[in-house]
Amino acid sequence: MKFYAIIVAGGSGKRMQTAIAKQFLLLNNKPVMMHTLQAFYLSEVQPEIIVVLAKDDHEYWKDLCFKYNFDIPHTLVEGGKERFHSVRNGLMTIKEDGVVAIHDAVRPVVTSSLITQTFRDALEAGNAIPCIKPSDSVRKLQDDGGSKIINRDKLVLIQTPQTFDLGQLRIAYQQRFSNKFTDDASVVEAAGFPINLIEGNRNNIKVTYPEDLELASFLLKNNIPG
Ligand SMILES: Nc1ccn([C@@H]2O[C@H](COP(=O)(O)OP(=O)(O)OP(=O)(O)O)[C@@H](O)[C@H]2O)c(=O)n1
Ligand SMILES: C[C@](O)(CO)[C@H](O)COP(=O)(O)O
Repeated sequence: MKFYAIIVAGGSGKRMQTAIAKQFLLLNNKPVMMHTLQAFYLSEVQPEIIVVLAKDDHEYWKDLCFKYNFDIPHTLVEGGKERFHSVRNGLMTIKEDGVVAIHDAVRPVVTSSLITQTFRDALEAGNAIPCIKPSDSVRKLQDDGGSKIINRDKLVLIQTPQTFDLGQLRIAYQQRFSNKFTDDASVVEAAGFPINLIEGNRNNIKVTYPEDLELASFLLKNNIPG
């Protein structure tokens, strides 16, 4: 059985509002996405790693790898307009059957044990999608400007790595892009496959806003698993 990881890093990080895209920002002395690749490289599964990056960033990333002596083997693939297109570009480079994890480059605190668990569960059930329960109350905004409470017991927050049997993911990614596709599970679900939720990790944060970088730094420095 072959194992792959597609690390998507083709975004520009608008919400972070930094001159350099967030996947390249320094996190405890090395770029964010180097932590992410390292977690996959060190995982029990040791997947073949495919990194998706905007074409204009390829040379910059190669320079960073040289500067930080970063030698984890990976294949570089060109990013797309939306995350969906970046994943699809990565997927198109895989020719064999097997299992593939799709992971946001900007979730650098992910643990090797969560990675391994998603592969194990996807092997059994076709896919494995990590999630956590919300700890805040949740309200839905109404068209009239008001809001209504939602039963949070019926909600989960979805993370990556989202891991799939390659046959299933290939069928799903033949669909045309829809704005409803916010992650890979939504693409696979739209293709008619059932989604297998598994327990994620509260510290597996997505670096989205400036304060997230500080939290990721604290978690990594103190060896708190994500
Ligand atoms: N066209 C895109 C857009 C996003 N991503 C990747 O998908 C992950 C999750 O996306 P997000 O956090 O939204 O990143 P950005 O799109 O960069 O951020 P923003 O929405 O704030 O611009 C990131 O690792 C990002 O690099 C990608 O590979 N290709
Ligand atoms: C894929 C994802 O990280 C799952 O939670 C999330 O949907 C990405 O959303 P974004 O708006 O592209 O950051």
